[in-house]
Amino acid sequence: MSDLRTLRNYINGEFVDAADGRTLEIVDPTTGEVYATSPLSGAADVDAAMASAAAAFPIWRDATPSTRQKLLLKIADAVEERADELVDAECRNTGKPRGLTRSEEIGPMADQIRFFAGAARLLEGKAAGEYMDGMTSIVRREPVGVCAQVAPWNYPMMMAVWKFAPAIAAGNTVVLKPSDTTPASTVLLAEIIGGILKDLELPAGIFNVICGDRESGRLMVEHRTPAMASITGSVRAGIQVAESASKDVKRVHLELGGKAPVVVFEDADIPEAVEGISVAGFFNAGQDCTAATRVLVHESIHDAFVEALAKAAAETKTGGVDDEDVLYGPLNNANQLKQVSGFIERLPAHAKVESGGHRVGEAGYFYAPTVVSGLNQDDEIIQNEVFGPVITVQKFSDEDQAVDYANGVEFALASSVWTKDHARAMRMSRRLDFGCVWINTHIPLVAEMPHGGFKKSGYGKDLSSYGFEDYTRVKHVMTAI
Ligand SMILES: NCCCC=O
Repeated sequence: MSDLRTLRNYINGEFVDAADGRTLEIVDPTTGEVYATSPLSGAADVDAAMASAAAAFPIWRDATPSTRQKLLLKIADAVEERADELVDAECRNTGKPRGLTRSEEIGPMADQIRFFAGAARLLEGKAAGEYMDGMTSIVRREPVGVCAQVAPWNYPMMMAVWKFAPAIAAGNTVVLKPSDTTPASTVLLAEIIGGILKDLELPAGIFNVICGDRESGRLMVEHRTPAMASITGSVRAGIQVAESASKDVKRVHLELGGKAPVVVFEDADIPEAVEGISVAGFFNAGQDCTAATRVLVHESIHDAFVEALAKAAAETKTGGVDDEDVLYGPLNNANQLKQVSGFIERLPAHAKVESGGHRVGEAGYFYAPTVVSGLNQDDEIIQNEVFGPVITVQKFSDEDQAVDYANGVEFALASSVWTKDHARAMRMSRRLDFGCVWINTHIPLVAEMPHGGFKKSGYGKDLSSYGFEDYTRVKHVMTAI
């Protein structure tokens, strides 16, 4: 008898297999071995989940902000209470270090849910008033409807929170699909949220989870029911979602790839910059759309900087979930290992691997912390997202060239500037064409501030009141007086 775990869809308060019984094998990235199966959802499963969310919508839409807040606050408390189980599921999903998963994800997740619980009671609009003689105008802010949401594999449970918390806070109902490689923690979140919905006697269909692959996601986005599709994923996936959603003009919310430039000026605190950049570049094996992946260093400090960064990389440890002092675990899947290795194998002759540049071990998908220098702006590894523990270094001669190199990619999610010159930092934050500019730091996020990009990094914001408003629609009501 097989001892594989069986994960199930969560539809209308019930755990169910795919209607046609199809399954996907779920692999532990630390070993490369299958440890669970999940449903491979098809049209019948998507129909059932959408029907559940649609039935719950009128009730949830009409619930008071206070009720929405109460639900979210209970979910946040439960995330903390059941942190051990969530961390176990997430580590099995991803192979991340257990301690860092708990410290860097559980606390922020609970905080982000509580932020949206508060936001539920603070919807904003223009003042009601007489903007035309004899007429009073008011603005209603309403939920959009059923939301089809697709989460990525790099932070499966935290990205699920970024999706469902603002949607539910605004009065929408949700059908959420985790990535095909990382469904375990989202299925556990469904159990947790389902239990709370039951306790509060709220409709089970407020929150539904569908497991499956790219095709399952396409069926969700193309389904006639959802009014909005939101996805965190690759540019390719985002374009596909936008194309599918365009057929019936659904609202789209896209958080796609990144290629964050990290501009280090000659007056920066170099040891601090090296430490901050190596952590922000290698954390989560660089599988982070904001990772500090593309360092631009002033030519006067370039060589010393590269040497120090290569030393920091050599001292950075990758390893298993419970290994000591490990910053990051494996790449998420075999395909990602192939992708990252491919970038290094195809490096041009003028590039130099200063540290790493190879797989670690034979089992699982571990990759060494890697630093590559000597690159040109049009090299493949500078222009494309690696999504692995690889930091590239280029040199620049002045501020204009730093801006040209930084902005000279198709992505525009996050960036950072390292300098002690306040005026320069302010100038750079104006000129950098990215959704976030950090100054003398890289990677921290807070619930109150928006996260989201420009250009091919997508549109719409996660977190913050901007993210919350993305899950609402504005209606003008005018009455003759
Ligand atoms: N650091 C969180 C970034 C979310 C997307 O990868």
